[in-house]
Amino acid sequence: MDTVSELLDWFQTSGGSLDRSSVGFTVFPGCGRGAVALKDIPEGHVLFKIPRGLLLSAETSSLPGLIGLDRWKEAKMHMGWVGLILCMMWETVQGPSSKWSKYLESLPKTFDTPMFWSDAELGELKGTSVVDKLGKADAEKDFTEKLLPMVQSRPDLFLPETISVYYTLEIYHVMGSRILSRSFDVEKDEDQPEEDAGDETDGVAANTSLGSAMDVDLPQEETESAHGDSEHTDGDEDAEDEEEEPSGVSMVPLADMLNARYDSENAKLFHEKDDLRMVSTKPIKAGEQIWNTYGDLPNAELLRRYGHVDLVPLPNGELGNPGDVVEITADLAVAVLQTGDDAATKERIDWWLEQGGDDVVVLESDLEVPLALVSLIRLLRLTADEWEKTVEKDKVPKPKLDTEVLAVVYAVLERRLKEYPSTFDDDVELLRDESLSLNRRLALVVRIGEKRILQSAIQKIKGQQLEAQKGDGSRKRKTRPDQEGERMSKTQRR
Ligand SMILES: C[S@@+](CC[C@H](N)C(=O)[O-])C[C@H]1O[C@@H](n2cnc3c(N)ncnc32)[C@H](O)[C@@H]1O
Repeated sequence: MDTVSELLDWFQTSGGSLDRSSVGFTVFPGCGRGAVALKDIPEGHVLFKIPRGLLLSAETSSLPGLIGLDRWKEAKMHMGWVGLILCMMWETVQGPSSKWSKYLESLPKTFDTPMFWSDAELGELKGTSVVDKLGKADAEKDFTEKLLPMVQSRPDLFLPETISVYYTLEIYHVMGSRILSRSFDVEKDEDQPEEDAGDETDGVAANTSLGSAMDVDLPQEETESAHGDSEHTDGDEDAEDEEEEPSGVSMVPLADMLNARYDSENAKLFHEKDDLRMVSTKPIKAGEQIWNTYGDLPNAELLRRYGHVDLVPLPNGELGNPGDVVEITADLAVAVLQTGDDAATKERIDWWLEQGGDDVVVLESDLEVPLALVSLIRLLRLTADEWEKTVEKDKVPKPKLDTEVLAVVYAVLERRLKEYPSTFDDDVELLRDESLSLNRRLALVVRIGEKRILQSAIQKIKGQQLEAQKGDGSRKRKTRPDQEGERMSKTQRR
């Protein structure tokens, strides 16, 4: 029997229910395993149900209870993914006596994600946000400072001879990647008393989650409110948020067998009291793939979390991901404006962050200048008097885009484009090389997508500037971005 058949048998004998007449599992070229409609499926059809007890999380595994919940929390195993990683390692060691042994055997053991790329391959992602977000060092800190001491402190639970085989840094990264690419943020059933939450883990407070791959919605009639806070996050939450976050990151057998593609979702996972249900959200024709959603993420995020990119037809006929974005750091605006007064600039940036501003703004494929970038530029260009008044009013400048600010935006985008070591045309040319390794190809697709947005936005602004010049632009005083420093430093010296 192959792994998938064994998994399905395990799933059904463990209380899961699957409509085998409607749903099959097969390998899709380029996507790995996925679900397929075996006959026409109407919208709203329950494809499979997963009892909450089959979810693998730090609430359902018996490990936290065996360690002792106070010790578990004291060691901060309830924060982030480290606790779930340890549970997954420990359940693996239990072999067939673990409830999840068939499930764990079915999970991938290797990944194409950048976490496992060489330095040279990571160099191909220079300019994108992928490398900064890998969080390898933080993850390894958790391994050394939390996981290993816990394992070494309980030889009764973690037999010393198993440590160098099952509790290694390498396996830690594999488990982390399984969580990153396959887990769901599962809300606890509100009606469920805390003591019923897990077998031996009674009373574990809702687990904290650093985010996960996919969201689960409330039943359809409640989805509107659920969407508001169904944010995909991972690794970026600060400690306080983590402690308060009520949802639990969980591995959800079978639900994690569905692939995703931009704007293709036709099934989604919903919370019910006793189980989670994968339900079709559109009619699905026999033979079609059943797609879940990973949130229609940009290719940089798809690559970082899942190891693949989306290429669908764009409005201009090229292939790309319409969800691509370009991240622009506030530092770039500071660099372009050359304020010359570091202390004053720092004060403004600190204030901006205190006001809830971000240190990164996002340019999307609609090419609209990000309002936050406009406000930030205006803030950095204020004279000392204007700055004082702004602080008094306690309001960041309105995002009014005039020709002077537009010129700064233009310069910021040009500078952002230079952060990639190669040009758009170089990359497009390189992509034609059929001998490229998969990782280089994936990196190229990410770079090209981001550069396409930047170039188009620059072109659009050029057009707007020409229009403005034709109109009343010539009547206005023009400030070149490189004169901005002069403007600010002049106004600072009183
Ligand atoms: C939630 S799992 C889906 C099941 C997975 N295909 C398997 O074989 O077990 C997510 C992984 O599936 C693959 N995947 C999902 N959607 C894809 C797509 N559109 N193109 C390529 N790979 C995809 C990626 O490897 C991703 O990390």
